[in-house]
Amino acid sequence: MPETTPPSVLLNEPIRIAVAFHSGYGHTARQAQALADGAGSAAGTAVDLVTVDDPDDPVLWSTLDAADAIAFGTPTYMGGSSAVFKAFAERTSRVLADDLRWRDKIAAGFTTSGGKSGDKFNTLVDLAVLAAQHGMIWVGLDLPAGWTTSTGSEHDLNRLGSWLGAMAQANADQGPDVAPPAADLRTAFRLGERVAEVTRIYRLGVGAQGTGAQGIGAQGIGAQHATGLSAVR
Ligand SMILES: Cc1cc2nc3c(=O)[nH]c(=O)nc-3n(C[C@H](O)[C@H](O)[C@H](O)COP(=O)(O)O)c2cc1C
Repeated sequence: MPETTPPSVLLNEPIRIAVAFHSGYGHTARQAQALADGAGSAAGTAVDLVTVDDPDDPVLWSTLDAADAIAFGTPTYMGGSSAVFKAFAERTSRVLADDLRWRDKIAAGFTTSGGKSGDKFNTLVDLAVLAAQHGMIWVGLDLPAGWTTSTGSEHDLNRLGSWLGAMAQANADQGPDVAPPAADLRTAFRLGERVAEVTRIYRLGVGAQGTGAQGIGAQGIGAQHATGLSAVR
C-alpha cells in the first residue's frame, strides 16, 4: 500500500484498534498478540489488547467503545466460539440495544484450533455475524492461500487458506511458547496491519466529509447518525 499522510496528522489523534479475545490455554493469546503487533506497526495507531473474560469489567466496555476497530478472537471449542467468548458476545446485545453504538466500527476476526481444519471456519462465521449484527464493517485477509502447491509448505503465510479471518492451529501436545507456529502468527500480524490500513482509509474518508456531512448510511435510519458519525471519528 502506498505511503500516505499518517492519520494522526490529519485527524489529530491516533487510530484506536482493540483486540478483544478469550484464550483458555494461551494459544489464541499468542495469535491475539501477533495481530496486535501488526496493527501497532502502522503509523498513527494505538492498540488495546483486552481479554473478554470478565464482561462485568467496565474498562472492557470503555475500551471497546473508544475503538475505531475491534478484532474479535476466540479459540475454536466444539466447532465454534468458546463459552467465555459467547458470554461476552451475548453481553454485547446491550451495545446493540443502545442504538447500535458500535455501528461503522471496522471489525475482523481470528481463531485458533487443535485440528488443521477443526471447523474453524464456523467460528469465524460466528464472529462475522456478531460484527454484522452490530452494523460493523468486516475486513478479511488479503492473502492468497498458502501451502497449495507441491513447492509450498507449512511455513507459508496463510498456510491454512482462510480469507474470512486469521486462522491458527496449535498442536495439542505443545504449549503456547511454541504453538501456533510462526506462519500462523505472521498471518495474524498481516490481518492486524490490514485492519489498521482499512481503518485509516475509512477515518480519512469520514474526516474528509467534515462534521455534519451526510456520510455512509445517509439514507433512511443511517441519516439520523451521519452527523454523530462525523463528530466522533
Ligand atoms: C472444550 C474444547 C473444545 C475444543 N474443540 C475443538 C474443535 O472443535 N476443533 C478443534 O480443532 N480443536 C478443538 N479444541 C482444541 C483447541 O481449539 C486448541 O487446543 C486451541 O489451541 C485452544 O486455544 P487456547 O489455548 O487459546 O484456549 C478444543 C479444546 C477444548 C478445551
